[in-house]
Amino acid sequence: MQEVIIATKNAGKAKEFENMFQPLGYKVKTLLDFPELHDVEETGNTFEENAILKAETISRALNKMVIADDSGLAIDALNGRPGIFSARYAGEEKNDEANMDKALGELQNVDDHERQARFYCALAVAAPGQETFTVTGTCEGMILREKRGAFGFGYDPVFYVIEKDKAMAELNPEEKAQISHRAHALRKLESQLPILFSEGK
Ligand SMILES: O=c1nc[nH]c2c1ncn2[C@H]1C[C@H](O)[C@@H](COP(=O)(O)OP(=O)(O)OP(=O)(O)O)O1
Ligand SMILES: [Mg+2]
Repeated sequence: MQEVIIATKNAGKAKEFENMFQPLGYKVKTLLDFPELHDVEETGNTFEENAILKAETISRALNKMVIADDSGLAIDALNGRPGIFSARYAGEEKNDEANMDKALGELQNVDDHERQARFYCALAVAAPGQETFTVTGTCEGMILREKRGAFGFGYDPVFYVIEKDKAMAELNPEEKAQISHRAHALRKLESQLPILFSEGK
């Protein structure tokens, strides 16, 4: 089975990529399989820039084709925050519960109909001697007033998916893989995978 390397240390993302790539016939490896590699500093100003930074750094270190995911939540009433700072919104230790609590607190006085938000995902593909490229996906929703559900990771318990009338964390992995920002981005990449691999990356 072909192996795809995803430059992430996030176990929630890793699981989703495994589930999404398996039916396509690819086995997923992540940075959790390469503990010797350091975290890449996310110094970019956009999801795309940070995805490129992660993909290119790890591709160079392994001399292989690597895909990286930079993603996050943009809340309209907070002028797009936490955005690219989603993982560290409540502090450097990247605590999902604290991140959600911070966002919920800031939205306490925001009306139900003004709680629009969307998840963004940028995927970058970097390979030795090739031009890096990105694809993106989004998922529209609203921020709930309290956490709901136990599936998923990150901000899923506070993100209401309109088309499903459920919190993202109430969707099982198969349901989330139909509608998520990550799934939408990956769909744009899917058809190119055989070509990328046949080019010997
Ligand atoms: O489907 C999602 N459902 C809920 N929350 C999500 C999702 N997708 C991204 N998120 C949140 C989690 C984290 O707060 C931030 C990603 O930050 P981001 O830097 O891309 O990932 P990370 O630092 O956890 O791992 P890594 O950089 O090693 O891939 O957005
Ligand atoms: Mg990160």
